[in-house]
Amino acid sequence: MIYAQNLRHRLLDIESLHIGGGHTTIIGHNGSGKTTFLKLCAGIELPQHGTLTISGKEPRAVDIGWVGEVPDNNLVFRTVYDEVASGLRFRRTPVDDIEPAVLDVLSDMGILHLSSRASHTLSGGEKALVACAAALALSPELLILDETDTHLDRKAADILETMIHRRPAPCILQCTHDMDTAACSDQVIYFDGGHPRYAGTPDEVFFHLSETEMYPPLWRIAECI
Ligand SMILES: Nc1ncnc2c1ncn2[C@@H]1O[C@H](COP(=O)(O)OP(=O)(O)OP(=O)(O)O)[C@@H](O)[C@H]1O
Repeated sequence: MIYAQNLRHRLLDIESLHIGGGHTTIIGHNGSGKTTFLKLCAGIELPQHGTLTISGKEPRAVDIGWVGEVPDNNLVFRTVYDEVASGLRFRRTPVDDIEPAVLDVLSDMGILHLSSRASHTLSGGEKALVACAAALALSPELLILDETDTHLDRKAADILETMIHRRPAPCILQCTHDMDTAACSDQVIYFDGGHPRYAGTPDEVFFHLSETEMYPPLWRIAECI
């Protein structure tokens, strides 16, 4: 689905990388190029060299949902309801279908009680959940979550994880520092200094990282049982 070839952009140097559908999580130390890669996938930035296509198309020609790591930057509209409804309105969704769709996704995310709240009054984690709800309401072809879980407690992170699996965009690309979240995805890619050093199932990638701090705490506990 996502195919990068001879891609160079700032520190990124990717000879060839293929990411299939499903849920892919990018991990790596601070400054390893995770967000830079996601921005190229989202078409927010254009590569200095090489190509990156999504289902054979330029990223800007693809229906993409993006949720960034700074909660305040994700919300534009005055209320939570309007934030989630706005994308549906822009898409000219029939008026009668908008309210049920908005309430449905807010309910699934466990934030229906925030529906009429002014966006600026929300906590960081609540803003992150609202931004995810707004993106999921549009059923994008590619959903990109850039360290969205940074502000979420375990319960909210689990709700987001459940939603990702229940309302599957054909492709979900996420970067995180939470190794337990990474362990739940279909594919993990470990970035190191701008290179995708290891890619594969969580089993395959964590095997290489088992002696490092990138190894999920959940798996260490499982090994001790
Ligand atoms: N606009 C920019 N101009 C110059 N350098 C940049 C720019 N944006 C990012 N960088 C640099 O590129 C490198 C990779 O940044 P990036 O944000 O992709 O890392 P990251 O893996 O997402 O890190 P983190 O886990 O800290 O969020 C960093 O060294 C960063 O300082």
